[in-house]
Amino acid sequence: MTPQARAQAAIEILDAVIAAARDAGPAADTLVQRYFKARRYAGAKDRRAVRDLVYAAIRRAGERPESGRAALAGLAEDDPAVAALFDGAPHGPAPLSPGEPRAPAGVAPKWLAARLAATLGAGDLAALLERAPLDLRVNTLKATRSQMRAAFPDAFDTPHAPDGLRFPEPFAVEASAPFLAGQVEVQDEGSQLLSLACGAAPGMTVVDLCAGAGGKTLALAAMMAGKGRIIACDADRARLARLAPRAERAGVSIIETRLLDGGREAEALADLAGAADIVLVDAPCSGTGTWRRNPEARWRLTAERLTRLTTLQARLLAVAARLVRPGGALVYGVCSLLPEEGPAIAAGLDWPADEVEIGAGTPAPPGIRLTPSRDGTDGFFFARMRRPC
Ligand SMILES: C[S@@+](CC[C@H](N)C(=O)[O-])C[C@H]1O[C@@H](n2cnc3c(N)ncnc32)[C@H](O)[C@@H]1O
Repeated sequence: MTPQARAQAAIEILDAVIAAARDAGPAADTLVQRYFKARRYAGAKDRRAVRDLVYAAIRRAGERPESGRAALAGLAEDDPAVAALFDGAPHGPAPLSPGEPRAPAGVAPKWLAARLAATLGAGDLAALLERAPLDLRVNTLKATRSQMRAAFPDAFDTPHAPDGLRFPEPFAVEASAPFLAGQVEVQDEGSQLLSLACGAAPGMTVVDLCAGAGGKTLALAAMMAGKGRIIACDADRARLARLAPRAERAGVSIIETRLLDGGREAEALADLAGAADIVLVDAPCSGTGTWRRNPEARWRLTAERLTRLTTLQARLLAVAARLVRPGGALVYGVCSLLPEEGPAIAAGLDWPADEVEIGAGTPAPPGIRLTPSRDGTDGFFFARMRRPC
């Protein structure tokens, strides 16, 4: 592909990303993959160059642009090399005209930036859009961190999580022998720290209420040395189905899965009332803390969607509280830095908060906050609250 044809491809993918953000469609990564699946002629270098253009244009535009061409034209304002691609060459974009729309630069939609600014400084906000490193969690049921450091010579230890390895550049870790042998999992250091904050130990009964495909469930199982009981729940059948093969690869046999019906969670969990040593609520959220990986997520969020999410979060917290035994703990977490999804929801539970010793984070009572700028992780809020005896 010529550089101009790559620019045109980026515009077409950006059009799809913008439509998907508006209509709750697939993630940008999926759309990039789909585009190239239908265009086998594009080589690895073309794919990388187009992908880089797409993500640079997404990162730069705080508000959802009106078109892919406007998004790339915005990028052209900052980058003369991109501007030069609008030269009318065959298969490339038509030249830019003076009056045509160019997406303005920004970190987030105005309404959202204003809410984030309540707790974050300008530097913290900008860091939400930096490129994230690739983090792995060593599965201590199968390997040690020093063994895995030897297996991956480019890796270095994550600064805070004791079982984490970090790579400055992404690579195809899923094809590596340690991954296939279940010795490592891909997991951001912030997620590792949230799992650690649960304080799970061998022999415990743990409910992971929003387990998804089980990233944190597997971390909890490793902390429990494969002994005890984990009930991994989710309302999304497809996500939950991805847990079993991962658990098998990781050598974990203490996980039961339970598919929940949204709105009827308490009934499906009635047998566990007051029985859990720990309940983790890794709640569905706006994902403002994960913009480093999904920068287009900031084009998806609306004030109405945020209200729906906070209502669901408060409801799931109440469902979870009923499962905790006296003296047990409820850990509430979100990968969001919006106060209304974090501290405001957790404070709705009138239980004392534990001090969580993880060597990272900033106090955000009743819990702590992790930020990309200060902690080098995705953005998270989490709190561990103890049910009075
Ligand atoms: C932040 S994600 C969980 C990520 C997961 N814990 C991990 O570590 O990979 C939130 C999850 O909540 C699930 N969810 C949404 N509504 C739910 C409900 N009513 N009950 C339980 N889970 C729900 C979503 O399907 C999603 O998988």
